[in-house]
Amino acid sequence: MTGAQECESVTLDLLKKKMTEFAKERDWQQFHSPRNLLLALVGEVGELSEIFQWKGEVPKGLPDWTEEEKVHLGEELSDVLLYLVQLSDICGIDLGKAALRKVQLNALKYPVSNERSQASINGSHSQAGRF
Ligand SMILES: Nc1ccn([C@H]2C[C@H](O)[C@@H](COP(=O)(O)OP(=O)(O)OP(=O)(O)O)O2)c(=O)n1
Repeated sequence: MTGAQECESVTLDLLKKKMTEFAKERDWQQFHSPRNLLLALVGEVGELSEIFQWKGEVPKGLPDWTEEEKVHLGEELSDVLLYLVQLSDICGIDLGKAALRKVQLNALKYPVSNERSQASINGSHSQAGRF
């Protein structure tokens, strides 16, 4: 399989193709049912959670984490993404399209309020009491 360093831009479609190839080469498609992929995804979310467990709140950018810890974090985030991509694929969902549509729906559901717009203009980053 092609190494990550060879890919300038990583797309969901590329990841989907890589994972299809990965499963096919090992004859693992028989195990990749929607339910199994969902359970695998949830398991990886658990592993991702373990990394943050008991650490308390951590600052953005993780300035105090070692390189090794960050590499581990990248691996667990990737496992979640790769199972999500496979789950979407096996369910016949175009994840990229679905996510873009959801972004639009989110914007409609949570319109930018006048108060928020005004806060941005004034340089304040208040969430207008939402968070
Ligand atoms: N049947 C499988 C098994 C693995 N993978 C892929 C997707 C994930 O990216 C990764 C998961 O592999 P592991 O189950 O070995 O999980 P970890 O890499 O997290 O290892 P560990 O649980 O030992 O930390 O491999 C897959 O697509 N299908």
